[in-house]
Amino acid sequence: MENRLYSVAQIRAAEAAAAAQLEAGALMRRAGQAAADAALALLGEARARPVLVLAGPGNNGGDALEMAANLSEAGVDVVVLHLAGGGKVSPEAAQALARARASRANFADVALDVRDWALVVDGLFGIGLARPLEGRYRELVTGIDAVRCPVLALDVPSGLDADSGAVVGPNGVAVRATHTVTFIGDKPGLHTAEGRDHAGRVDVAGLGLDPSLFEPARACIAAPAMFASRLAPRRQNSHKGEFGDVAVVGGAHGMAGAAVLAARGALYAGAGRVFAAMLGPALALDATQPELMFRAAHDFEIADRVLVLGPGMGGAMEAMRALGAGIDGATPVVIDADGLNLLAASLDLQERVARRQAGTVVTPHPLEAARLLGISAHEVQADRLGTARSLARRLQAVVVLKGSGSVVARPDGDVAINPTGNPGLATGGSGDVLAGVCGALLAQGWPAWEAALGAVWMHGAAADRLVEEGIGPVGMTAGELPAAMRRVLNGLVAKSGRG
Ligand SMILES: NC(=O)C1=CN([C@@H]2O[C@H](COP(=O)(O)OP(=O)(O)OC[C@H]3O[C@@H](n4cnc5c(N)ncnc54)[C@H](OP(=O)(O)O)[C@@H]3O)[C@@H](O)[C@H]2O)[C@H](O)CC1
Ligand SMILES: [K+]
Repeated sequence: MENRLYSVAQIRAAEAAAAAQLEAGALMRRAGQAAADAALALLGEARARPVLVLAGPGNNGGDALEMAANLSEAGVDVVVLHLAGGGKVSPEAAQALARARASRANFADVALDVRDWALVVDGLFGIGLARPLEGRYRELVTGIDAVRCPVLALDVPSGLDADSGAVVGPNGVAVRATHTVTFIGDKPGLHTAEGRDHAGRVDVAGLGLDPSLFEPARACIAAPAMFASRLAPRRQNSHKGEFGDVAVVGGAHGMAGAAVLAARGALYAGAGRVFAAMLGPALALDATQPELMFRAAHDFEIADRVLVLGPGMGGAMEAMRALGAGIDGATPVVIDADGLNLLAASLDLQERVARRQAGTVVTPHPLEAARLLGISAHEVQADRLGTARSLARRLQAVVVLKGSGSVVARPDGDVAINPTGNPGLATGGSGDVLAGVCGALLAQGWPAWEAALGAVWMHGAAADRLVEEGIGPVGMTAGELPAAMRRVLNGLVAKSGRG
């Protein structure tokens, strides 16, 4: 697994194993050096104004103090705000404090807004955060929102849970960094839920730990390498029958658009033929996409077709029957949107999903996942990796839990967090397009895990391209995604070719 992500427990275990082999304080000195290097890179030539270093009571504060000493030795004007707690201080943090005190860094008790900083460094709390930020800590962290300079978080933005990406506490606060340098190994909470908004750009400083000290990672950041083997260029001598049939089952009365968007997603992702089996009135034609074939769901033959069950499906008995027939079929399926709400209402259907032999991908947003598990959307967001894993295990399916940093999970517990995409995707119909793309990849023979990873990555990358072109994030529409996704897909295919 590339781009590995480690839980706090795994980081602690690796750190303890490494510390046992090294002289006291070595890891903190390395962290302080890596942090100073990151700060110097951010500062560039901007050395005229001072750097504010916030140092907390624990070892995260120790890293910050080491860094402050290094920066001042490099000639940077440093102001340290050290918030010693009342508790026990580790020997290495005490050593770091002594070193910083002996350096040219200024220790001050300043309000954040009194100076025009070149950089603010958050070394308040890292993986030892044990409760919500209150009092002085809360004030400081809220104050950071008002600074206009870059904000560099050490290890984890203070207030953020490194495992889940949730801001700790009801009405909790966390540092909004522009950059995070994270130590020993990367952490899932920096990449999902609130993590992307709070961590900014993430760089990993491994601190020289031997890879053998780590337990196997069960999570990673998704990357095209994970589905590259499926991206073979098409042979000259190919025909549409090789690329499979996708049938979107949905489009109840008044919701035809959802089915059409999913069908377009499937078409642009390369399915051989795309049908829309409509529960409501079957359209004669999509004039802008005449390649799509519309049928009435009640007399449509689903055998041999990959099914996208759910876009605009509604909740009627007829929809339930169509969903059941699709689930009991022998072809790969994607279950999305209303299909998931119907599934949530029937334990019997859930068991039938779990017994399926062919590939199954389910694509809930947090509220749909919550309904499926009988919990609240807040509980889903508080533990996105755990939720996606338990749903994957329960349904014996690949799960895509959508949202910032979509989590793709499989029944054995491995998860990947998707790094592409932006808030432009938070718009009606974008999920329908994703489901259609996923269906098309399944129809082209991709296994469920690769199809889910590929669909989510390319769908997000399409949205990122549209933002680069100025078509979003504000006002980006789902209808613009299929063509942009097609460019991403063909770009990856071209790269995967020989020579
Ligand atoms: N040990 C090493 O050599 C290295 C450590 N690294 C860095 O260390 C941190 C983890 O350090 P740790 O001391 O375990 O934890 P923190 O610094 O994140 O915070 C713990 C202290 O803060 C108190 N605490 C926790 N939550 C709160 C809160 N909400 N409000 C106030 N105080 C809080 C806690 O004390 P309590 O007993 O009161 O709970 C601790 O005093 C890691 O993130 C790295 O940055 C490096 O990896 C290098 C090697
Ligand atoms: K921090």
